[in-house]
Amino acid sequence: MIEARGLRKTYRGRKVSVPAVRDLDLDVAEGEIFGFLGPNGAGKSTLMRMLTTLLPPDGGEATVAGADLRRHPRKVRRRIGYVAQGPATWRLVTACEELVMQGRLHGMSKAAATRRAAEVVDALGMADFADRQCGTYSGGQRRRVDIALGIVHEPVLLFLDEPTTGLDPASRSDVWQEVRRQRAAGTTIFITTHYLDEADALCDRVAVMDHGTVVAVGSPAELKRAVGGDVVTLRFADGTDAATAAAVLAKEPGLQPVDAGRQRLRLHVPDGTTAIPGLLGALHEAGTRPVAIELHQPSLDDVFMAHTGRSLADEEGPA
Ligand SMILES: Nc1ncnc2c1ncn2[C@@H]1O[C@H](COP(=O)(O)OP(=O)(O)OP(=O)(O)O)[C@@H](O)[C@H]1O
Repeated sequence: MIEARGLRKTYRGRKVSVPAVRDLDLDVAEGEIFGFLGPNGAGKSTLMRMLTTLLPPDGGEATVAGADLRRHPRKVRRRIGYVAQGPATWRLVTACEELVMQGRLHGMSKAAATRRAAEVVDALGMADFADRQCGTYSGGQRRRVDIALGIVHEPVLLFLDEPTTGLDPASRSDVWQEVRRQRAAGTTIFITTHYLDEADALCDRVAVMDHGTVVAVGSPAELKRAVGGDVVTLRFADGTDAATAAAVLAKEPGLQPVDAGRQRLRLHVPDGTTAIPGLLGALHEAGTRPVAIELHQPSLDDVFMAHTGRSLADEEGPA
């Protein structure tokens, strides 16, 4: 559904240039929910804006929904839906009016657009509020309207740019449900997110993006399996203790402290239950000890960390 080779984009300013997407290759199969996970500034929106024809790439090739991005951008536009980050609705019109207008923009007759708007309102469970002005909607309701606007013309491929950013948990799960429903109806979904749990729960495959490139791609389970072993997180009373522990444990054979965060140290170990006594022994000898220990299977954050040396959760706040 999407095939991209060597896509790149640099924003050139008078003083500095920002290489936002660098030689990126991508394959998205028909019918999957494909996620791009990465921190703020990783290049996710830039990539999406290129794939949706809104921003010309500096280089590279892509076929999107069966049409060549450079040679046939109009064909691409006809076949895709795009839901940008901010709300796309006017405050004073109703969702129904917006949907009819959107249908007409896609070339439908008034009667066809009205019919399709009613269909979409029904499919997305918007009947309770679709005749009210958009300015009165909750965040989740507004996001649902945004998605509705993206699917009025029945695209085969739907792009969603951070669709749940800023939503409360209930609204997020509404959006997830809607995304799954669209996929079940045959639409391929391309989604960007910086929420670890969203990528994990919603996406069939995830590309982990950092500094304009893909550092890992696979299903969430595959990516986590590839990290392997267990993750031990040690928490310390202060940053000095954490730094001492990092220095001590770095000398232990087979141990690699991967994240010497403020008061925390994370370690990848082949088997957590057998590794913990040895870790504690080494720390005790060095005169330091953790205030808490956690043992868990690798998460997508551990995947991100294994490839970048940083924690996405730390960069974005709790996800
Ligand atoms: N118009 C622009 N001019 C200059 N730099 C830009 C422009 N748009 C984006 N950038 C820079 O390009 C890089 C990638 O930005 P982009 O918006 O694609 O990231 P993102 O992964 O979508 O981030 P976020 O999660 O915050 O939306 C960032 O460093 C950003 O500051």
